[in-house]
Parts: sequence; structure tokens; C-alpha cells
Amino acid sequence: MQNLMPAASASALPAILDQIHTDAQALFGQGRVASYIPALAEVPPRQFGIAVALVDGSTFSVGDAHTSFSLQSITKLFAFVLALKSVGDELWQRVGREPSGAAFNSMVQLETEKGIPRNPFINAGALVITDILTTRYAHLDYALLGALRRLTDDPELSWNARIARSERDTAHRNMAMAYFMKSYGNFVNDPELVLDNYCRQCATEMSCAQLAQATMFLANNGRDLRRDGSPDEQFLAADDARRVNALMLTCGAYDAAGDFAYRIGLPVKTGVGGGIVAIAPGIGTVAVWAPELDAKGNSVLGAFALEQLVLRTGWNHGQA
Ligand SMILES: NC(=O)CC[C@H](N)C(=O)O
Repeated sequence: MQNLMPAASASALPAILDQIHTDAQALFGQGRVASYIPALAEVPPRQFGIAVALVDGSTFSVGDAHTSFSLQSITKLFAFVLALKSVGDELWQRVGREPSGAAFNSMVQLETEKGIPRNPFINAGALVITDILTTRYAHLDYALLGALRRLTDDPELSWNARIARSERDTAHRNMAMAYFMKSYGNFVNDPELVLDNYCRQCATEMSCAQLAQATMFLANNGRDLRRDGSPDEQFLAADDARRVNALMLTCGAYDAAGDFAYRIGLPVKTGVGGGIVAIAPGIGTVAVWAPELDAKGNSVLGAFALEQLVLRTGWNHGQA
């Protein structure tokens, strides 16, 4: 895969990232750390990191890019990719691929749409994906962790048991959605078991640097760049990588997907831990993290940083 970004622009990246990091500090205090999962409320708010990985293998980072954070809904991306790899197009019988225009944890559409969630990136859709994976894998958390450990080259990568427990103890709305979908016949396994898997999945932790690396296959026609000397791996079919990017662009930021597309114009996936990962196909990946969220549950500094980055690099239209 050819790197579309000229060397001169790549060499300008460190200064661009430093400037964005400095400018973003003014936004601290504008958002709020997620508190509906009690353990997340304890995360110190004034943290901010950016990591960029280019398809030529070069990496750049600034700020708290090597601090692990709770991926939360960003894991919906990896769970969806695993489902696409393991069950394929069959999954579209149980979940749609249209933007919901509603909050990530909304359940209003489920009744009129007969228990079929709009897309795999809202909570209801992610629960169906976890249900599909729970049927497919006897030890789902290890199947998912195994994939993530390979993509990050970090055998220690794991979920935070305290955050998983904290979410599980307060997961009343997600549980309600799972039972509601079961009443429509769109849930196979015991909702309690699926929720255990879902909460562990959401509590997976990694840093911006690791997240940029783990999503490289989406910028690189489905190919993961191996850093251990082994040949690059076709982690996902190239056509599927393109489809995942389309879904991220239209559904990756819940009811702010239109605003993100307008401001940033790249496929993204956000999470209430304050992380956002963006894909610039053919160029590279960008992971940002700052825990303070806007009213729709997306990182304030993270969105600002991505917007500034595309303004300064032109990556949203495939050029520097
Ligand atoms: N938007 C998010 O990151 C939500 C994830 C969270 N675990 C939930 O289910 O509510």
C-alpha cells in the first residue's frame, strides 16, 4: 500500500501535534467525565493524548498517548470486526446498518423496529453482536482479547475488572434492552451472561499509541502491519475494511455522527472513556484521548484535536 502522505508532510507532523496539544488545553473544563458508570467518574479529567500511526510504519505521539484508558464503546468496533470475520453477512439479519440519530443507549427505536437495532455501534446493536459472539466462542473475552493482543503486540493487554464490575452492577438499561430484544426473538443467549461478556469487553484498556496500532488494518486495506519481522497479516478482507470504515463514518459517533462527518470527515469510533479513533484510509490512524465528554458522550478535546488535524493535513480528502 502506497503512503499518500508526502515525506515533507510526515516530517511536519510532530510540530502539528504539539500545536494541537497546546491549543486544546484551553478546552479543559468544558466537558464532564462520564459518571453513569461509577468507576469511570474517578478518572482524573485533565489528561490528553494523541497518537498517529502511518501505513509506512512510522508513529508519532504527544501528551498522555501512552497512558491506558477505558475503551468502552470503541470495543464495539473490534467486536463487530470479529463478528464479521467469524459469521460474515449473516449478522445483518439481526442488526441494521443505518445511523440511529439517537443517543448511544437509546431504546426507543427497538419497539417500532421489532427488536432489530439500527447498527452495531449503538448499545443495542453491540449487545446483539456480543450475543452472536457468545454463541460463536465458548470463551468470548479471550477470543476478543486474543485478537487485541495480537493487533497491539501486547500479551498483557486486558480489561479492568473493577470497571467491568462497576458497569455490570449498574447496567440496568442495557439489561432492559437485552431482555426487550429477547422478547422479539433477537437474542439467543441468557442476557445475564451476554451482559457479563459485554461489560468485560467495554472495560478493555489500552493507550492511544496501542489503539492507533490496533486499528491500522482499517487504514491499510485490511492488512495489519506486523512489527515482529513476520509478514503483514490480512486481518480483514479489504472489502470488509472498506465497509467497516463506511459504518464508522455514518454511525461511529451515535447521534453526533453527522456533526463528526461535517467537522472531521473521517471514519471514527468514540467511547465514553474519552477515546476516539479515526481512520484515514491509505494514510494512517489517529487515536485521541481526553476523558471530559460533551453532552452526547464524545470527548471534547478529542473531537477538537481530530478537527484540527484534518484541517492541517487534508487527510479527510486523502491528501496532505
Ligand atoms: N458510549 C459508550 O462508550 C458506552 C459504553 C458503555 N459500556 C455502555 O454500555 O453504556
